[in-house]
Amino acid sequence: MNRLIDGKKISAAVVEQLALDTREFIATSGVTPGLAVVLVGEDPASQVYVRNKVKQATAAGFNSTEHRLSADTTQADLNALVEQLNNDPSVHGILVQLPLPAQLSEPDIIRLIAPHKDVDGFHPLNVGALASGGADLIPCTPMGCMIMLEQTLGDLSGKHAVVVGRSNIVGKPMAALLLQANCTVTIVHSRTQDIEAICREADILVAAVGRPEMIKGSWVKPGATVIDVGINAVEKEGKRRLVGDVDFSEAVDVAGAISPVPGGVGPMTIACLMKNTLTAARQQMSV
Ligand SMILES: Nc1nc(=O)c2c([nH]1)NC[C@@H]1CN(c3ccc(C(=O)N[C@@H](CCC(=O)O)C(=O)O)cc3)C=[N+]21
Repeated sequence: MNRLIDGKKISAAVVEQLALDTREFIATSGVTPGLAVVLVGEDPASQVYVRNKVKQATAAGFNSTEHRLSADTTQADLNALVEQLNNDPSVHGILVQLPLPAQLSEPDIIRLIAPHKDVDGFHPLNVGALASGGADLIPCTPMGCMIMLEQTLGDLSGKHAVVVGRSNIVGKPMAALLLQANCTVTIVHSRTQDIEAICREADILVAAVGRPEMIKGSWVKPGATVIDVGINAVEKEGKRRLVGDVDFSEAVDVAGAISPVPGGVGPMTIACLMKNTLTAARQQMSV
């Protein structure tokens, strides 16, 4: 029997618990967690994510502010905004929506965000902490995938996990978390030889490549748990549709459990951003 890993449902439970924890935190500290989301440019998909993030932050009981800058913003202007947010005690979490327009440096802006306000977990200090096993702020998408996997499988110890993709925002931190959970971890990527055969050995298959429906049913070991991180907008029958990196219609008949797109990893990512915001607020109030 096949199980759908319902990210919408699991994320709703995470946010519900978080709202309770937040209420308690506010009662004891007298401080409301604050999240600042920075959006440069007018990409319509980014606007949807940002709106969802602000909506969820409000549902969790946070203050949230949205900072919109025009597509031709200079590095100096963006730096000044980030520094202002770094110095604002009512802001506990800062998220700069990526990707940025070409004239802006992503590494520079990621390094400028105060590490203790870095709710994406992208600052080198947080990346290093994750690699050595003691991070407080963990990248939201991999954290969401781990919650889904633990709810589906319980203990992950000894399982062979294959991560498809090696990005700094998903593939690499995902592999670090799976290793921490005692999986045997393989990362495959565009230069990997015989990627299909390696995928077919996975007890846990995490697809994070950004290529629509690249992973076919024949790449999945029968009974494997499949987490689809891809969110790709494609035209299907003349309509705009979201599809994952996994060919869901094929993989659903082979996998033991699989997360859909939409309604899988996406909502979990936002829920984990909220978890990180509360974590950041807790840290800042205990100092
Ligand atoms: N600094 C930074 N941090 C991010 O976490 C970040 C980012 N930049 N840039 C863009 C990506 C993308 N991202 C998504 C989050 C939720 C959904 C989501 O909830 N998707 C819904 C569908 C939404 C729809 O219908 O369009 C779903 O999958 O069910 C999607 C995409 C976060 N990102």
